[in-house]
Amino acid sequence: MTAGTEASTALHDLESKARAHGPVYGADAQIVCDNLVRIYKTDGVEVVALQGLDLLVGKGEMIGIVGASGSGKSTLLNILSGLDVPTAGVARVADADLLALGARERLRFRRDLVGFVWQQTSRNLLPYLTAAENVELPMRLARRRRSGRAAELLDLLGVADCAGKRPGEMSGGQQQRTAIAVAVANGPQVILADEPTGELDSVTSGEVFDALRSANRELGVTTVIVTHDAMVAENVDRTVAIRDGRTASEVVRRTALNEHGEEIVHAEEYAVLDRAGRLQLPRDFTGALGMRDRVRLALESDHIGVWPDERGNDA
Ligand SMILES: Nc1ncnc2c1ncn2[C@@H]1O[C@H](COP(=O)(O)OP(=O)(O)OP(=O)(O)O)[C@@H](O)[C@H]1O
Repeated sequence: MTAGTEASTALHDLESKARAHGPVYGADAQIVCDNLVRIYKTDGVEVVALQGLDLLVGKGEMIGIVGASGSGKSTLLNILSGLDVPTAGVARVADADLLALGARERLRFRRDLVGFVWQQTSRNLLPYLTAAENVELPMRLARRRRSGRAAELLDLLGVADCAGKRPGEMSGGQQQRTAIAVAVANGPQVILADEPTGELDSVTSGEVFDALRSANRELGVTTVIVTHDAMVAENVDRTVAIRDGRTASEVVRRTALNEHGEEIVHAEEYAVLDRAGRLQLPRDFTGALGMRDRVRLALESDHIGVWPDERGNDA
């Protein structure tokens, strides 16, 4: 056997072993971030904005991403939208590998597969076009104009009466709902919204969240909303909290019917266990029990016990 065939046999064995470990991480997910790292270098100083972030978003899911200022939310959204490239890890959106896209594929990804809604209404809509013309524009650019689609989308998002108005003649909420219609005009698989209610009062914010929900349910588009707005938790299936460039916890909402047939909502908080087995405990939990530096663990039949390290803390 030559050195070349030996090497290829070894590679073949490794590949078979890897396959035997089961399906690829997030094989069915619409958005996959696996150990995502983004390091910015400015004037010789490195800032680690994302430090091994893991996130899976299922097809058709609607999630909120929350976190303190500087936690890495915008960095993540810029990567998912194809504007920025991560330093390391895996980022896949609608089957596009965002670390490997060439310039032309990146353009196609941004035009066909993802839609965007930004906080600043001026970034979403052209001021000299009417709402209907704004919605038609991405379809024209992609040579995919369908008569009646702009009106249908504006109707779905509750702004049919704005079709002939320019952004300056609409309220902030109407502009954002029109922006959602623009974002879904070319039938993307994913919508990414960055602080879409940042400039709106709470009633208007509710209307914009409802419009995002309509697009998500009626068009089946996977929706990710990055926000500071605490109201987001009531409007999405799952809220993911980012802390220090990593996913830290999740709140999952489930609706069920009670004995009177009324809808009741359960919200449960989960900590994210990453693939290396790391877990970030909520600060208010560790603070309440005075846990720091290290904790004592014990494996029970159905849970893991975590106790303050009494001796360590007394020392
Ligand atoms: N272009 C850049 N160059 C250098 N550092 C950056 C750059 N962009 C972001 N950072 C740094 O990366 C970290 C994460 O920033 P990011 O903007 O993603 O946070 P964020 O959660 O979106 O914050 P905010 O809610 O204030 O928008 C911060 O420490 C920030 O200073």
